[in-house]
Amino acid sequence: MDKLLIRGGRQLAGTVTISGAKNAALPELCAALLTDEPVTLQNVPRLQDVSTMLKLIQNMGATAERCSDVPSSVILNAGPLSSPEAPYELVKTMRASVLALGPLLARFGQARVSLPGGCAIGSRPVDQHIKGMQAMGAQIVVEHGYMIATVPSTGAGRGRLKGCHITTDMVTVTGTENFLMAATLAEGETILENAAEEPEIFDLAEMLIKMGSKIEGHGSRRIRIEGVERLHGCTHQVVADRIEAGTFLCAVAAAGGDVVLQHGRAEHLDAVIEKLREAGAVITAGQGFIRVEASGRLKAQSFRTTEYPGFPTDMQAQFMALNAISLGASTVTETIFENRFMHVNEMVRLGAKIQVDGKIAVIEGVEKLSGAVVMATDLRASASLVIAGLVAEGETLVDRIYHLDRGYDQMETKLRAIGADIERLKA
Ligand SMILES: CC(=O)N[C@H]1[C@@H](OP(=O)(O)OP(=O)(O)OC[C@H]2O[C@@H](n3ccc(=O)[nH]c3=O)[C@H](O)[C@@H]2O)O[C@H](CO)[C@@H](O)[C@@H]1O
Ligand SMILES: C=C(OP(=O)(O)O)C(=O)O
Repeated sequence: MDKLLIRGGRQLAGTVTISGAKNAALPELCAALLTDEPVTLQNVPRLQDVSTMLKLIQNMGATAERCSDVPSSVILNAGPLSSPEAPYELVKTMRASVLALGPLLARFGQARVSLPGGCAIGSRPVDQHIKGMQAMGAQIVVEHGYMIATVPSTGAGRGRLKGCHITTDMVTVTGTENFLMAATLAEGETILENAAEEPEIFDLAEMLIKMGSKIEGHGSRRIRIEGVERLHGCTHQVVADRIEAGTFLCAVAAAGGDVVLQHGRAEHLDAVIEKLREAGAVITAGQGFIRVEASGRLKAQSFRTTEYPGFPTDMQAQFMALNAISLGASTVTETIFENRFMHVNEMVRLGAKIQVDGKIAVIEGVEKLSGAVVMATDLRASASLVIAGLVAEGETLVDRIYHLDRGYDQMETKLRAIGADIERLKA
């Protein structure tokens, strides 16, 4: 297993180019299953999760390859599929595989998708996905760890989903994406109430519209979709990764320096940027860039995670690393996932003072952290330990960075380019 070795204490300066968003690229790769025409996705980040999704799609009999001359572009062609199935071996490493369910059911009237199982940050059930597809007319049984779904056919050919009203019990990001994709080819109108408003959903809807879908209201809590008979191919550019950008903002705020994030979309990071400004970082932004300047210890900030446009749970750990070395005490409340404080014990090993009581972590900022060996437990926990390592005195070794590689595009290369002393130790 690869590890990251960080020698802390360097300020960061220069320019970082933000990649396409993992959480937009994954549903958009699945959206290519909705058509038998070629789809080109541009600005696809180089991540383990993307490689897994490409394998999943290839495994169904579709072609899905990176362009040899433009490696950030992927061309997909999902003509007739040999098996509309997402097997456990691939699903177990990436929860987003559940996003195959909606497109497969909509286009082929059948799907066999492994249940994703639990995950380090919480139990993450998919009951809402199942209920929503059933409301659209799918019959779903869960057997041997698989969701086996079919749409009964009323005549010759595939069964077609039927538009309906779906109101989910909670706001669910991939749930909204699954229903959105399924509804594009359903018969009649679908209304999604309590829909997620994340920029990645807006981006997916824009791609689906390019493919011929009729969608209104994306980016709001109520989305209306008028189903069409078929969709066609398109070319679409994946939106910039707001969580990658937010991670670099926290890294600079913690380590100090002056960095420009090219392609960063400040309008997608309002809640995080507001907190960083209150902490004392100077943040300026314009069309396609965000600049962050920081020096000395910032002021600790309390926050609670909520759905977009609130403070993202995917930024909680990274901001906590900043709070750990800021002036004063803060509380961080995690409301989305029940077990997303696993970075705390590792930060404590670096000298942070943090106590957890249920959903709330209380952090007392310390003047300095000291390097140690720490273990990454999940994707954003890994990023938070990298940030802590950048400010800790001496050497920090972050183990199990395969979690980091799931969702960050060459993080250590980007950090090295702005002055961090960080290297990957190959297994
Ligand atoms: C690939 C992707 O885009 N992943 C993101 C997505 O995950 P994901 O879409 O899995 O997260 P959800 O928005 O669905 O989860 C929100 C909450 O609803 C619960 N829930 C969800 C569905 C369901 O059927 N039943 C249920 O109980 C979850 O356990 C969680 O407590 O949104 C999360 C919340 O912003 C982010 O942290 C993830 O990075
Ligand atoms: C939790 C995350 O991703 P996933 O839903 O793919 O596990 C994340 O991106 O922080």
